[in-house]
Amino acid sequence: MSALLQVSDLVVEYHGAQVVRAVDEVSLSIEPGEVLALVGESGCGKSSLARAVVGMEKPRSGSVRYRGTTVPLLGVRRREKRFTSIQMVFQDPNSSLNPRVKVGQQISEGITTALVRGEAGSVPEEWLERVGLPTSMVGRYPYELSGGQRQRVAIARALAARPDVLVADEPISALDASSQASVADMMRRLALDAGAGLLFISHDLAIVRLIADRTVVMYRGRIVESGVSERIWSDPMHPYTRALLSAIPEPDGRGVLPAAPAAEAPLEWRSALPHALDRV
Ligand SMILES: Nc1ncnc2c1ncn2[C@@H]1O[C@H](COP(=O)(O)OP(=O)(O)OP(=O)(O)O)[C@@H](O)[C@H]1O
Repeated sequence: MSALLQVSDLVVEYHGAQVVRAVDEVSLSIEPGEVLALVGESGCGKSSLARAVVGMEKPRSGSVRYRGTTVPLLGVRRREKRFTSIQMVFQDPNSSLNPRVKVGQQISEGITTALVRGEAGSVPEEWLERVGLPTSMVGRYPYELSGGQRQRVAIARALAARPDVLVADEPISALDASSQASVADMMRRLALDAGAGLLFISHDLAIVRLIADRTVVMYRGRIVESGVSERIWSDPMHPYTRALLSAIPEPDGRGVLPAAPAAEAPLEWRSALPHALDRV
């Protein structure tokens, strides 16, 4: 049986003055009801991979298959109408929402998408409640909301479409720190209740640990480590993973791992550490 989502030997390149290989022969899979986290520092290729997964970026080579079928390459608007089984939440909620359309109507578009695919419908107010927003927001425009509220609406809209796969690219960065963990957990619960797979992209390893079944660690376009999240947390094998983990502060100000890995890491990984520290 084929996986819900199968990425095989994926290569994404940008051809400008120089060729940038953003994703370098990456393979991963997601099963129904699974949360897979993709972590790595800024610029390692997470968003390029996400865009290729939803068909917004043409791979140089390799493949992305949804239930065994190649994901079509479509622009954002066409994809919203023609390929709705995979939904995406962007880091910037303004990329997901139409500024000229009221919140309730945008969530209704997601609900209609679900109905067209024969999935159960609901009302926008119900989705607003699920993402922790007052139902009175149905009549508001996105510009009347805070950045965090807009992101919750974007999440509600994506989930209302009842996707089989939800790709969330840094979905909680726009939220205030106090609600990041609860919104991440809510996404996990809502996606899994629907039997969907969730690809959760984040640089926040503490939250990833809370919600992801498996974690993939990416560095300079390549996967350097992957496995069950708890194992990656307790027994990271790759120096880069150790560098990322050691940069997570504990409440008492110490790193999570008592022995900082920087000294034992090869030079290449040591040079990555300052960037890792920037991001966590
Ligand atoms: N449209 C583009 N044209 C040229 N280069 C690009 C383009 N988009 C991304 N890149 C380059 O590809 C590499 C990977 O970028 P990408 O945005 O995928 O990384 P990321 O891990 O998502 O970073 P961040 O966490 O900051 O969003 C970077 O070197 C980036 O500069």
